[in-house]
Amino acid sequence: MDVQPARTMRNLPDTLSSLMGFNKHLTPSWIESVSHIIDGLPRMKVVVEKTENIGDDNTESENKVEKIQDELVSLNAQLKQITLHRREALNNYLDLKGNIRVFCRIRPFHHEETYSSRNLFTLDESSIFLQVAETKRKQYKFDKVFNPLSTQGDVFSEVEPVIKSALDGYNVCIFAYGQTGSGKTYTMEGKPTNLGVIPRGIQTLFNRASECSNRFLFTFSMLEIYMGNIRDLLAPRSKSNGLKNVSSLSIKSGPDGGIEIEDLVAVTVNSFEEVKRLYEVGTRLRSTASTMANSTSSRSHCLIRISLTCLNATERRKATSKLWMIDLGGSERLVKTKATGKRLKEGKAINLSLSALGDVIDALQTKKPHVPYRNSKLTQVLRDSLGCESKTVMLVHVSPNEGDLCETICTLGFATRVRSIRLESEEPPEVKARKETLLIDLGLKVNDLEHECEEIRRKIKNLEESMEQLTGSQPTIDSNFDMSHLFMEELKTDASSNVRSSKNRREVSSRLPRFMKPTASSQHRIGLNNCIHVTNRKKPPVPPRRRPSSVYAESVTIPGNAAPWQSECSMSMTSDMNWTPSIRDGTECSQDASEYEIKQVIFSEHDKSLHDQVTCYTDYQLAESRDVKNKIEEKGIVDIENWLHQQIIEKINTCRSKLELDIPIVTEDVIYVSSIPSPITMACTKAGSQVKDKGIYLTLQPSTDYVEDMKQAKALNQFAAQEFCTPPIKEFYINNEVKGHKNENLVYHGRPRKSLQEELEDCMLEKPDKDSRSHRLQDEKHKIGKLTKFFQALRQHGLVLF
Ligand SMILES: Nc1ncnc2c1ncn2[C@@H]1O[C@H](COP(=O)(O)OP(=O)(O)OP(=O)(O)O)[C@@H](O)[C@H]1O
Repeated sequence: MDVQPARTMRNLPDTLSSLMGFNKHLTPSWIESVSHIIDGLPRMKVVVEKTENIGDDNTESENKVEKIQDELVSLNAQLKQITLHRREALNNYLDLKGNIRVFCRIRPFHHEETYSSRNLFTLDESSIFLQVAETKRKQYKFDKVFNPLSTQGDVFSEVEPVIKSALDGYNVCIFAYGQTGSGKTYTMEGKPTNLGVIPRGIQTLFNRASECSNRFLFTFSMLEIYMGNIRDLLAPRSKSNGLKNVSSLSIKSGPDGGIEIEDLVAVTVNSFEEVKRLYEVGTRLRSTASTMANSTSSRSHCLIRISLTCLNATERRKATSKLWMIDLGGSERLVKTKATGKRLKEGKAINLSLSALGDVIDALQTKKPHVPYRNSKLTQVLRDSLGCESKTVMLVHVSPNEGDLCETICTLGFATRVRSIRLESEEPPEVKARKETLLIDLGLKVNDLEHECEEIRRKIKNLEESMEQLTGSQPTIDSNFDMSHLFMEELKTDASSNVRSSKNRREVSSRLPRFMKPTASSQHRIGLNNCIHVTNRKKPPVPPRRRPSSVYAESVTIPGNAAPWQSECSMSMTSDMNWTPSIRDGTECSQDASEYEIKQVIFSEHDKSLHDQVTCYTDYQLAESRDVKNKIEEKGIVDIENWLHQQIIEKINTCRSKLELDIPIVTEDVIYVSSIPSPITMACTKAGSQVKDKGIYLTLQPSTDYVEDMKQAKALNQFAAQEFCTPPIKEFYINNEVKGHKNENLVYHGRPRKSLQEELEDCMLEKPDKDSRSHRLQDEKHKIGKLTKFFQALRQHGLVLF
């Protein structure tokens, strides 16, 4: 082979032919056309630069690089040290404030309620008075009271330090407690313009995680406890396995003493947007109903769990911590609500579990030897997150209305119970004053340390930028993105295999034909993954768990309007994200969401740029991906893309009758064409008597219309944009592996698993930084490697036959 790695490339055709030594196969016109294709590809520019006189520059820049590297090492060490101090200070601060903190929020009056009937008064930031009779007022003390004018920001600022401690390895529980209609969902979820604790908390987690030097793996789960049953709100469900057949998940103890919920879906998330999409789906599936007290009353406890696994922090308390954010079902006096039948049973179940929760917190507060976790599913689930090593915030909600006086008394009674031991009135004034001073000092210290950390991070960033300019070898935003995708690919592949190995999932597991799996371009188009140019040496992930379906989401026939599910499902939600009024007096559970809804949620954000969201990983972090793999294997985590895919497949199965899809059948002799609309009128023709021979030539003939389109379209770019089109391949060489891998060959009918465009993009030559002369020789080698790959891609796609 005529390869000279160190030689400067003059032009692509020469290089191609000399590289591969296939001159005899490559006619000049062919090479030229390939050159045009490559020129047309984005970012693909072969920059030929002279390589003279670079020795001096090299030495100078090498010295600078060394200096920067030294500084970076020292700054990173400092950052680590200060982070430790900050964590310690924050923990002391929270300890002093109490590991179980109880806040009270009074909601504003509704328009139908009259201010004159108010019975709650706030005196200071920590106590409220309840007018129980004309001349009798009762005082209740809290860690903090939020009056009706308090904002969502005010509430969050008190909760935020606790959420931050989840990043330090503490398990955290944040509850919203209160009677029906008192504002629990408002506090936890908020409104689109006025976000609540859950979205703010998640945003904080992602922001903090991106700022700190530790790498985190976040997973999101959402479940509800309805009448004592645990239901996964993210498990794909169809109407066929509807409401009645939903099995309750079981709880078991993990090897490390932690609590595991068997088969609970945990989806890896990388951004707030991803969590939002999952949350929207989960909220739609929650059990809600219209009650006398609230037209969209939550009939269950809704639990959101974020698991945070730290990949590289040895100084962290625990590798994995959990943040629970829980919108409890409304406590209600069943006499007042006049509930009967199912409503009565639901009310009883909610009240019983709330009472069990009160018992547990009381036992923890009073340090009783026995904590009655086993008395309800709620407390069993939270067993490892409610205790001395964890942080708990109870947000108690009350209504200011006189008509709700009895409920308010009950709620305040519960609140008093859960914070019984720490009533400030029981503390001597001097102890109280000392504590106050200490708290202020610790608060200031935490702030200072956080600022210091920020400053060091800023310095590190600047140095890294300088380094990048000097060496040109640091990943750019794009290449970072590529790497993160690689990283995610690994996760996905592992998650898939992990899921496949799981007991429950094995039952329904079956490999999908390749053409049913999301292609890189479909992922790109629907916004699941817009980095099709990524080097993808691995096979695409196999969507786990679901039985084969005949089509991938994009080709599903979706009902033209939402009427069927609206009338059929009467979904009533407290979520403002997708609010539909309840039209039936039934408790609506997860299983009614139609394929329309799911589709809407999943594809609602076509144009959002994942570039903004995906965490950038450095080489070092990539090296850690093995750790991640292990973590994922351990925990049975599902990647978001796989999860979405499961949802889609499941929903497709529910509307199968609407689909008329033929799966192309591959036989030894002939391939029949399906009725899926395709630019190909005839996929292949039998190649006469050669059929049974080892080599079979199959001719693909594009339709006339298609050929016309193709003339106008920009050659290969056209293919990237189409889901079910066939690449402009005139001939395929199919060997006798047809028999063994039928599904592999099916992909030739539609969009192949990887188009030529993608393969070529994998081999793209990146434009080197103008300043990076020192790396030119290395670049040359790199380019040659890329070109070799490019050639292999052509061969794989049948463009060269040898
Ligand atoms: N602090 C507040 N500011 C403005 N509006 C509020 C506030 N708190 C509650 N609301 C409004 O009161 C109504 C009932 O609140 P929400 O649905 O949050 O109650 P809930 O306690 O979650 O009820 P349920 O237990 O039945 O689900 C909603 O319309 C909500 O917008």
